Amino acid sequence: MVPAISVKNLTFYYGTFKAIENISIDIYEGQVTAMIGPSGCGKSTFIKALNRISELEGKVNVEGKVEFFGQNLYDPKVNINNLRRQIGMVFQKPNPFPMSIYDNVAYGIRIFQKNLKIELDEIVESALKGAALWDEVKDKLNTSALGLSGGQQQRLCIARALAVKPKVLLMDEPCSALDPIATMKIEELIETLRHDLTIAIVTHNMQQASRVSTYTAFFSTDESRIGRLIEFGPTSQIFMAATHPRTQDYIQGRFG
Ligand SMILES: Nc1ncnc2c1ncn2[C@@H]1O[C@H](COP(=O)(O)OP(=O)(O)OP(=O)(O)O)[C@@H](O)[C@H]1O
Repeated sequence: MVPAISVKNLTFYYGTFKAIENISIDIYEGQVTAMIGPSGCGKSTFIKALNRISELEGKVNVEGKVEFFGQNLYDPKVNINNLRRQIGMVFQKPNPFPMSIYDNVAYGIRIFQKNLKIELDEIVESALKGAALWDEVKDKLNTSALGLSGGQQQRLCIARALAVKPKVLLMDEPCSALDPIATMKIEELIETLRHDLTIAIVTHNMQQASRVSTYTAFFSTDESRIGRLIEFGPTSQIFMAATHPRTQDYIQGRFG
């Protein structure tokens, strides 16, 4: 299997605080990889290091390597905007821009690809279809995105990410602000998207991880508060036959 993202000995600091240490993992192309573990073990930190979005939060330091199809993401020559186009992200709380549904989806395309007037409509439609939202919004594309329900807003954010044709989609607890039905729709969407994309998803919900992912990484921390990767493998193995006792305890609800 080909790694879309290969992480080697990643250690990540916020200022001088070491949040995660020595993480090595391959995010395989065309797979859904779930990141699970107790609160504060560094799941979000890890996923945000994969498209360098954490740098927007302040001074961070990174040791080790993150390779995207062999290219070192932390090479000073990397074009960060181009990188974030290829490695898109959706967050815990849907964050549509205060503009129309259409303009939200077209936003990235207008930045990255100029002179696309004719094709823009097609790309917006295709992205909204890809995010399973088209039927619900096709008659109100020019109304504010803020008028959509939470679940619709989250699918709009997925459409916005899809519109610029990313190779990887990072999802940081994408359902934590959604009700069960909206959650189910996102899970169904992940199942569809995985045929075209590589997905890495942070989730607190064990059942969600077991339903949507093909690989699972279990992170944990100890009194040092430094997050570490405890175990990684096919989801069925992690859930049915984890080798590390801490993984077994967490999966079986004995801590965290
Ligand atoms: N911007 C930041 N500045 C400083 N410290 C941070 C920042 N973001 C996270 N941390 C710290 O890094 C550690 C890991 O946090 P992170 O949010 O990655 O964990 P998590 O496993 O995603 O937690 P949760 O499941 O609660 O969302 C925590 O100790 C947290 O306080």
